[in-house]
Amino acid sequence: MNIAIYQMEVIPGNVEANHAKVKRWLEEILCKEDYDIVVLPELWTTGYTLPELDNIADVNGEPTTSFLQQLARQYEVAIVGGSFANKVEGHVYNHACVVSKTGDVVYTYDKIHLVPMLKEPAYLTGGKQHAHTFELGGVKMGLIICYDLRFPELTRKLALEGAEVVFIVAQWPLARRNHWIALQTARAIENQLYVVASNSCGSYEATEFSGTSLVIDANGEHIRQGSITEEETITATLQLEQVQQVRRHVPVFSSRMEQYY
Ligand SMILES: O=C(O)CCC(=O)C(=O)O
Repeated sequence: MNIAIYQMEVIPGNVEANHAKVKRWLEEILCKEDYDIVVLPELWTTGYTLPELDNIADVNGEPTTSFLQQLARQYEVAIVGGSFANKVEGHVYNHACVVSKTGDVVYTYDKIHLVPMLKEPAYLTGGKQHAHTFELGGVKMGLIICYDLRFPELTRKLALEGAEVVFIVAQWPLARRNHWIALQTARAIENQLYVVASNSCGSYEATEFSGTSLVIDANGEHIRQGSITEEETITATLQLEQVQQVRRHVPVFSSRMEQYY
């Protein structure tokens, strides 16, 4: 399974310009190579322009859901569409959307854990639906958004449902880059699955983002890593048979003693 991550520098507050940027990126990478899945970062349509989101967020998933569906159909590629600000009944959510290569929406998720350090609770509403797995290419996968990474029970739930790949879409700050790397590595090792993480780069107001998009295999090896500051494409081939090999070798799932936790 071939994947490409867009470590994108988001244009703050300009949905149209970010749509155009993603379309251009997709055209550029797909004219050189085919990919099964492409991955975008968190809040890629607006960036972290929190006070403006009430005015510039999508409404009921549009126009971004249709935009992603159309791209997926046109280029026959599945899109883990990062997340975007989405207003539903007056509340703005940090909303993730995954579309298959036939343009079907296979998963949506609203970020559950809002970030106090970034004042997200003042501008966003936390998701209230249960996270669960979805399938692309017959493989079970999960998705979490940025701060969700700090709550290991969420990724463990997805792993217990059979996820072999977990996507992390983020705009993680440079100030805590060491946490970004360590926590993802731990999630991959403890759950014995691939972690595919798309982070943004650049900065917005006082916050610098940390880039360092990562692909980590089920043994915790960093097989690809983006730079800190550059907008770039990170590509990898996921050898999914490795997941079961690692699970057979160190059988943590059958060693769990849930009744004592
Ligand atoms: O947990 C962190 O340190 C950063 C989280 C974050 O930036 C986010 O969820 O957008």
